[in-house]
Amino acid sequence: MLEIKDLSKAFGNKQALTDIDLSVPEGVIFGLLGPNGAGKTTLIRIINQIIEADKGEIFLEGQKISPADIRKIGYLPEERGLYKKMKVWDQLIYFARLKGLSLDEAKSRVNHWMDKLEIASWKSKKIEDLSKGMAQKIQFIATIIHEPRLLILDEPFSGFDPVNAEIIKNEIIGLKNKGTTIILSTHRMESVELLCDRVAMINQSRKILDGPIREVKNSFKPEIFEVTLADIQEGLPLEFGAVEIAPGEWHFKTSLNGGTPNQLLSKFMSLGQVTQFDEVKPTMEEIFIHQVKSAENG
Ligand SMILES: Nc1ncnc2c1ncn2[C@@H]1O[C@H](COP(=O)(O)OP(=O)(O)OP(=O)(O)O)[C@@H](O)[C@H]1O
Repeated sequence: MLEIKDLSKAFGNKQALTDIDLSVPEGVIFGLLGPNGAGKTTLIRIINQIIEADKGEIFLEGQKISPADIRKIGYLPEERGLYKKMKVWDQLIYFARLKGLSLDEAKSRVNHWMDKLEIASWKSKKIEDLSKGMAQKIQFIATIIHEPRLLILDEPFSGFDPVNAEIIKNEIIGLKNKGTTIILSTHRMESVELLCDRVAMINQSRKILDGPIREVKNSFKPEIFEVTLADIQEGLPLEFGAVEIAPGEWHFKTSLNGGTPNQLLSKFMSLGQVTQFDEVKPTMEEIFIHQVKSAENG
């Protein structure tokens, strides 16, 4: 869907993006991750043709991106851009028309989305009279109203309470299921785990990680197992640092130490009843912190 080749951008002597290559397949939710100041917003702005790259190329659906492609893209910026004095209905119709919809189509889609997000009663409210979360819903509708093929969401959950965040999350999944390709830039790693098929991480202007989320997680497996043993006949070797969680039942973590999971399991089976034997998988949060710290330490 989107192909980014060798993209660089500097602001004065500050390098914001360096030699970025990215490939976003059609129909996925693609997590664009990275610490503050990494270069994510700069990349998103270049894709949206708000600013120009110094070097590199972008292809959308196989063609070099052009201003006409803006109608294929929906962009929810981190800093929201609604006209405060305008009424909700007028504003949504305005954005829909701007993206090329006929007036009838615009009215029908705005009605559809306002009903869907249960905000039909806000039509004649001014944006300045809405709460942050309420305005967020309007901005979300404005972003998706023209049914873009590519949706770029920068921190889409910020400002939402957990109930509304869940509603928006489900709408994002719904859009994906209809075939929309979505780039999701967020610092909320639990949302990344839940929603993303692929992730790329940028740090200090460079891409430092890229791939399907499952592969990324597998490649970071620390090979640690969480074990619970019951009915232990003899004392558990001290090496495990086990904690007794019930009489005769011990819980601990241990690493493979070069062996296989089966070897480890049979060792524990000889010591007592194995009631738990789970491989500890790293969370995206742990991977994020690990990657950023190891980049800092060179
Ligand atoms: N218009 C600009 N003028 C000068 N420097 C800029 C400009 N825009 C971004 N930068 C710099 O480029 C770098 C990348 O910024 P960018 O906003 O892309 O980061 P980000 O990954 O989106 O960060 P955050 O997670 O905090 O939103 C930063 O050092 C920033 O200060």
